[in-house]
Amino acid sequence: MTNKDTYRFQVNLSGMINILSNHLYSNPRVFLREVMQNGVDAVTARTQIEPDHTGHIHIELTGDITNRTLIIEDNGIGLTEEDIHEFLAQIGQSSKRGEAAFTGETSFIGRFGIGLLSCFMVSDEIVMVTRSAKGGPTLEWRGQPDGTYSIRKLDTELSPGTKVYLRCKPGSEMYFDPEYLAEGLYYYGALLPYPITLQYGEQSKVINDQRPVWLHEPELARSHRDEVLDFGERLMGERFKDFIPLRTSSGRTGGIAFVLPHSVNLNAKRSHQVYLKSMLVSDKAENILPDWAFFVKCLIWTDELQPTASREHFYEDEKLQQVREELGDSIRSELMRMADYDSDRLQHIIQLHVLSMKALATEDEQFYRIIHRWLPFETTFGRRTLGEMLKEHDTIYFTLTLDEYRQITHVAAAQALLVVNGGYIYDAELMSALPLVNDAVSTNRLMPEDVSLSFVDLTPDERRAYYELTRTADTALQRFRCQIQLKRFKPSELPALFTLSKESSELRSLEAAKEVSTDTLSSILGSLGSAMEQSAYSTLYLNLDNPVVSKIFMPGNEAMMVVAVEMLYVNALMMGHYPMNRQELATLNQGILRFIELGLSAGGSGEAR
Ligand SMILES: Nc1ncnc2c1ncn2[C@@H]1O[C@H](COP(=O)(O)OP(=O)(O)OP(=O)(O)O)[C@@H](O)[C@H]1O
Repeated sequence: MTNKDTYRFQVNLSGMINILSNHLYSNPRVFLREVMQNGVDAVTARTQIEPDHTGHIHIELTGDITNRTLIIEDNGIGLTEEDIHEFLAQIGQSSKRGEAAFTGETSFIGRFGIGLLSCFMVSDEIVMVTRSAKGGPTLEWRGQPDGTYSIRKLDTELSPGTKVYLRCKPGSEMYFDPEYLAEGLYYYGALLPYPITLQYGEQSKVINDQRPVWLHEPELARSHRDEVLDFGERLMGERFKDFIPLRTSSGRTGGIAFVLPHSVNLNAKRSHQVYLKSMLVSDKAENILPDWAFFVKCLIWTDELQPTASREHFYEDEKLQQVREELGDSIRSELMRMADYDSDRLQHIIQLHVLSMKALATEDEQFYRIIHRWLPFETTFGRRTLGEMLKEHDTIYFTLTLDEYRQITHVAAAQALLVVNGGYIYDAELMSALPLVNDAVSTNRLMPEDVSLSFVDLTPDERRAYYELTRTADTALQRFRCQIQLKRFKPSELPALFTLSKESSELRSLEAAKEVSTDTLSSILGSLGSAMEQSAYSTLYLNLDNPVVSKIFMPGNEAMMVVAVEMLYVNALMMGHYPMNRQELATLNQGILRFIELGLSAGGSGEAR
């Protein structure tokens, strides 16, 4: 070795094939996509120099189950010996990139110069017999997975084009099964522009026999409803009932958004089937539609997006962003069109996919304005659409959280107060924004304290009569930092209502943390908590209209009253789904035992009598 020697990297081809098959491609079946794509690209290249050329791709399966060979033949541009050395023998080299490099526009599907290697996943040798449309002899190229290849001139003079021979390697038999093959070819090539025929024995069939008119004019899909739904079922394996045509302003991306016939989870990942230059490149494209559009599954064809090397995703670039927005616009405008011309259909979609619709309404005021009357919400009167609510109310109250809603739901319902539960995702946001899209309505956030204000106060006489008892009850609940208010309210079946201030809610969480933390942490939490204690009060409203409460507050029941009020307090906590601390749990246990004991002794004395 001298001071400076230059060496060439060696590529370990079998290592590369392993990487491709195990890490780049999701399934060895993609070799079908790669060979079909090479055939289509070769035909495209030939039509660039011979515009009248009629391309086709013929695929033949030969041999019996133990010895199958697949032959993929195209009448495309073919390869000269020079092309072979340059493009076939150099991994990463492609005749299809031209000046455009990896990310530019090209009329070809391929660009990376690695696709052919995927054939080694199913075959131990790739044999290519080719003759260039530019002239020259027929050549046979044999490539091996160890990185060696040979070329030989053949005496026969074939017409220009290429035949690729793949002999099934042990373990790959399923990929050479005639039915599996037909399915795979259809899966990737259903929309390809040149006829693809598959021949097996005597049987020969055209794989992409349907070229629906609406593929290039998605708007026409509306007048071919059944055909579109059949097509969707065949390609996506699911029967849909409705769809929305898609198209970007450039006209270079279009498709069909099939409306899912069932509700979907907000977090469900929705993947779409995307065809790049008519070849299926991905059935898992997730980033091609806006987030709110999780109620559709799409077939999308494009010739303007850049695939990644696995060809199963697209580069997240400005173009993709624009396409995503415009596809979203297609869906949005179709829904808005339905509001005018097909409102039953829109209402059906809203009922099934209310979360998607609400997500979009939070993003788009105009959309919200048009569809708001059909959006349903949970209210103290049951599930109601905004349209139904607006008929009777010009002010709509809503809570911000589920907890607040739980606290007031009984009382609000009993007082015929319509309150929307804003605890579900998007609902509080939509309620706040409602007056912006409908100026005939105002919305107000309701706090549990606001509802309690509509309680009826005791008369001055009653207040005097109950003063001492209320004070005793209040003192009993001091240790829980809860104050008592004796009121009358509806419904009379409701003995107590518990409201929690923001501070006392925070203090409860702090205390819950303190109970399960280490000494040091617990003392820090303790000092934090003591700072809040002053303001952290909850209130237990007791309903004097309730027969049990009025009995508790009868003179002579003082001893039982404290236990009963404590029990009403812990019961109110349970009703509001608040976690209880140790002290409250102990109170609950003691209270239950006390009542059992009382019941037993009352029963016992009954028997004795
Ligand atoms: N059927 C064919 N007819 C003519 N040329 C072919 C054919 N198949 C492959 N080639 C040549 O071999 C080159 C390498 O093919 P390969 O499939 O590996 O990559 P690619 O198609 O260029 O890019 P990608 O990796 O994106 O598919 C091609 O660029 C093309 O020049």
